Amino acid sequence: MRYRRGWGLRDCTFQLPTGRISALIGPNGAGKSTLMRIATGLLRPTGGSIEVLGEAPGKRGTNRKLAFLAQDKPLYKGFTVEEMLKAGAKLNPDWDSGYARRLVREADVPFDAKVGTLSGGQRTRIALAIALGRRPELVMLDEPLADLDPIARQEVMQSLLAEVAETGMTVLLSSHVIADLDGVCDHLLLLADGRVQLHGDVDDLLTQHRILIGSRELVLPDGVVEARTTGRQATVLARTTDVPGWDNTEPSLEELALAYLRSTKKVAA
Ligand SMILES: Nc1ncnc2c1ncn2[C@@H]1O[C@H](COP(=O)(O)OP(=O)(O)OP(=O)(O)O)[C@@H](O)[C@H]1O
Repeated sequence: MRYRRGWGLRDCTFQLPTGRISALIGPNGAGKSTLMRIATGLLRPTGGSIEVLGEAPGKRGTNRKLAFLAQDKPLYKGFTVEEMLKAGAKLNPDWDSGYARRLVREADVPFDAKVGTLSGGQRTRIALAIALGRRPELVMLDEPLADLDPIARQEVMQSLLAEVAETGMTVLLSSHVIADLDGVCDHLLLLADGRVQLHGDVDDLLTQHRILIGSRELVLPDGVVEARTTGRQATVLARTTDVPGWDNTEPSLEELALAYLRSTKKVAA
């Protein structure tokens, strides 16, 4: 995707598994929203191709099996929550009213409240209820956690997890709060500067990397992503199996993602 100002996405090849939760991580301007807008058909790529649920997006309008929650969560501010749910039911033949109402109740948002009077976090929960009420096969969420307090973040992630386990729904979720994705996302797509930097099953990626701690005199192994030194000690994140002479540990998702994000920032600088 080339914008007038420059590249939004390039050399970007990947495949996401169905029935799983994939995390889309990347610094500001990495191309996450661009990718989601292309996948929904809102934006037509200037080159290359993409297939979503077996179809090229945008050919016959937005795919009915796909729900997209954009970063700015467009909702009708003058509508009450009840009216938003009614609109959801009218516009979507596969609407699951019981489920959408349960999500609103779980969020503790009054049905008679005007959407314009809700807090950012409450609006997010309503937008999620409307997106999930359509019972989509694929849901794409662009930073859904940004306005939520820590408890609400946990609740939303747990309900997504339950939904995936129950229905086999596929989720693509972008977030800057990587710690919240740990234990929830089983697949990772890390973008920086419009390119794919890291991609794969989280468990595989974690077992393929090590945090190495040792003397700064030691020879660095192949596959170094990031190396830092403090005093006489070196801390290295590398794509490798155990390296003799170093203290080896498997990274957490957050440690892995942050090392890649920091390393791409240095290259770009
Ligand atoms: N409509 C547009 N016209 C021109 N350039 C754009 C447009 N939309 C995005 N870009 C540029 O494309 C790049 C990727 O932007 P994008 O919004 O996809 O990033 P992002 O990863 O979603 O960022 P953030 O985390 O800040 O939301 C950025 O350099 C951005 O300035």
